Amino acid sequence: MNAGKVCDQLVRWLEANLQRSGAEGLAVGLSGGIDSAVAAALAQRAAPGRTLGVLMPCHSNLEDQADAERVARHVGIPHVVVDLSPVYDILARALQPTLPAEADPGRLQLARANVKPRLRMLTLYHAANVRGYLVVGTGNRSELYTGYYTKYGDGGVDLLPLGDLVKGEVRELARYLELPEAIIQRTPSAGLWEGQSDEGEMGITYAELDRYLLEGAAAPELLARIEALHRVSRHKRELPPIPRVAR
Ligand SMILES: Nc1ncnc2c1ncn2[C@@H]1O[C@H](COP(=O)(O)OP(=O)(O)OC[C@H]2O[C@@H]([n+]3cccc(C(=O)O)c3)[C@H](O)[C@@H]2O)[C@@H](O)[C@H]1O
Ligand SMILES: Nc1ncnc2c1ncn2[C@@H]1O[C@H](COP(=O)(O)OP(=O)(O)OP(=O)(O)O)[C@@H](O)[C@H]1O
Ligand SMILES: [Mg+2]
Repeated sequence: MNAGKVCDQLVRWLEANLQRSGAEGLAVGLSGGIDSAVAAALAQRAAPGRTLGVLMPCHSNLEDQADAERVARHVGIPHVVVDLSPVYDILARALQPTLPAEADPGRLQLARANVKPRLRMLTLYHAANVRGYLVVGTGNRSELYTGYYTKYGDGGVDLLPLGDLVKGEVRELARYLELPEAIIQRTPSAGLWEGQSDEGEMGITYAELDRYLLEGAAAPELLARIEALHRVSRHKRELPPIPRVAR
C-alpha cells in the first residue's frame, strides 16, 4: 500500500462527504486505540479547526484515557471528556426489569458489555449534533467483515473512512501519519471487560484475517471460521429487513 496516496484519498473523501452533507465539522470518539487515532488524524486534516475528539471512559482503564488525551494533543484537536461510568451503573439498575427470570450468564455479560458502545454512540451524536458535525466511525475492513463491533453502538456512525483498510493497513497509515509508536503498538481491544483483546475474543489473529481478506489465503479451518463470522454478522452490514406487502 502507498500510505501517502491512501492518506490523500481518504482526506479528500472526508472533505467531499463533509461538503456534500452541509455539516460543519467532524466528531470522533477517542479510545486511545490506533483506529480512533488514525480516524482523528484524517478528520483533522479534512476539517482543520472543525474536528472534535470525544473521550468516553466507562469503567475504563486510566491508561486508556491518558493515551486518548495524548492522541488529541498529538493530532492537535480539542477534546471533551464524558465519564459514562455513573450513567452505566444507573442504567444497569434501571434495566433490571428487562432481565428474564433466569438470565444466561454469557448472554447477560455480552448484553451488558454492549451497553457501553451504545452509550458512547448517543453521547457522540449529542456532541456532534449540537455543533452541526458528522460522526466519524473508526471501523476497519477486518472488523466490518467479521462483524466485530456492536450493532448501533460503535457501528452507529455517519462515515467510515477506514472501512476499506484491513487492520495492518490502518497500522501502516498510522506510521505514515507519525502517530506515537506506543499507540501503534497497543494490543487491539474493545475495552469492554478486563483483559479483553480482539484477537483473543475472535480466536483469529489480525495477521491471519488480513491475509485472507487481501490474498484469499487461509487454512481450511481458519477460512471456515472467518466465513462463519461473516455470515452471522450479515445483518449488521444491511438495513433491517422490510417485508414486501401485497395489497
Ligand atoms: N439474522 C439476524 N437478523 C437481524 N438481527 C440479528 C440477526 N442476528 C442477530 N441479530 C441482532 O444482532 C444482535 C447481535 O449483535 P450485537 O448486539 O452487535 O452483539 P454481538 O455481535 O453479539 O456482540 C458485539 C461483539 O462486538 C465486539 N465489539 C463490540 C464493540 C466494540 C468492539 C471493538 O473492537 O472495539 C468490539 C464485542 O466484544 C462482541 O464480540 C442480536 O442480539 C440481535 O438483536
Ligand atoms: N473510552 C472510549 N472513549 C471514546 N471512544 C471510545 C472509547 N472506547 C471505544 N471508543 C470508540 O469506539 C471505537 C471502536 O473501538 P476499537 O477498539 O475498535 O478501536 P480503537 O480502540 O480505536 O483501536 P483498537 O481496535 O486497536 O483497540 C473506537 O475507535 C472509538 O471511536
Ligand atoms: Mg480499542
